[in-house]
Amino acid sequence: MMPIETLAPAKVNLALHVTGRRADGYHLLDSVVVFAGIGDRVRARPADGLRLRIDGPEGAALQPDASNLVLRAARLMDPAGRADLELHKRLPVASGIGGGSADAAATLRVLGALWNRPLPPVDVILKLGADIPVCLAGQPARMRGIGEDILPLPPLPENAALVLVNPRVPVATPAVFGGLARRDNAPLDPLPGRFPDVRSLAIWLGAQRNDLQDAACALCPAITQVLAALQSTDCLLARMSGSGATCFGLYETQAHAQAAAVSLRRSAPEWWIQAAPVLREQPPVERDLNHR
Ligand SMILES: C[C@@](CO)(OP(=O)(O)O)[C@H](O)COP(=O)(O)OP(=O)(O)OC[C@H]1O[C@@H](n2ccc(N)nc2=O)[C@H](O)[C@@H]1O
Ligand SMILES: Nc1ncnc2c1ncn2[C@@H]1O[C@H](COP(=O)(O)OP(=O)(O)O)[C@@H](O)[C@H]1O
Repeated sequence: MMPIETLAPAKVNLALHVTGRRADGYHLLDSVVVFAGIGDRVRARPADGLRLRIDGPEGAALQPDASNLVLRAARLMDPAGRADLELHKRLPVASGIGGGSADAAATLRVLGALWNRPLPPVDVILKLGADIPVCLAGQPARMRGIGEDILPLPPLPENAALVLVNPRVPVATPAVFGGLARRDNAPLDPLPGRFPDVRSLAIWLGAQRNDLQDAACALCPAITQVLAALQSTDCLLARMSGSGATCFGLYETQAHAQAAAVSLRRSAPEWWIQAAPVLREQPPVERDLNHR
């Protein structure tokens, strides 16, 4: 049987407000989340046991053991389920673009297709990671609660493109939340009915924030350098995603983003730098016709 696979795209928090904290310590968020046209790939095929193989340029940072979110997602779906799973890892680990959450969501989607099973309920999925419900939705969304409340966004402009830059310093999400000076910030401003172009999106986003950015910069000063480097390009907005350290620049077209990525690579060859469009739809689950 042909393998089933899908893209596990990078998640980008274009804005991320921390609006409160629950009794269990988890923070209440109000975030604009989009997905970029770059990510890991998760592939599944039938087997007589459950196995995971990892390759790809960022694969060396991970072990294919029970701690891996791919195997945790598979076991969550069916503790006795059988499949050969492959993870092609391109997204840096622990970098604020939700690679592990994207992999878990992609695993649930491909195994749902392979095993012909419905997805587990959101309260169960949330236990794997607060970012997994939005990654399962896979389309531009407003995310609230600790990550369980997902609403569609007004239509985004067609051309919006990003450059993602990671200084190759992993940042631990709990440490960033722990370093917050305030946890009771205002929610996002009201959203307009539509964003007619990328500039209008950038203007609206410019009035929002990432409330984790200062705490992350204090833990990882390289983030400040990444933001300055992005700001020196012709981006409309530069900001950190999630708990960092990856930052994004927002550009009017993919051509602008690609040109900026080329010049950033020249000045900082040691950073992870990728230009990618903002995806407007969830990547499909595919039968891999070319795979042998
Ligand atoms: C901050 C965000 C924003 O999208 O992105 P990343 O930086 O991870 O990409 C997410 O909320 C991260 O989601 P995720 O990475 O799935 O987090 P989890 O594994 O559930 O939680 C890791 C730790 O982060 C803290 N945490 C996470 C989510 C949340 N709403 N409040 C929290 O306080 C908790 O300390 C928790 O133990
Ligand atoms: N398949 C996976 N990909 C990435 N990280 C994983 C995976 N499985 C487990 N992890 C663990 O999850 C943690 C968060 O990883 P990741 O989702 O990449 O970061 P972030 O949430 O900051 O974007 C890391 O510490 C990593 O060890």
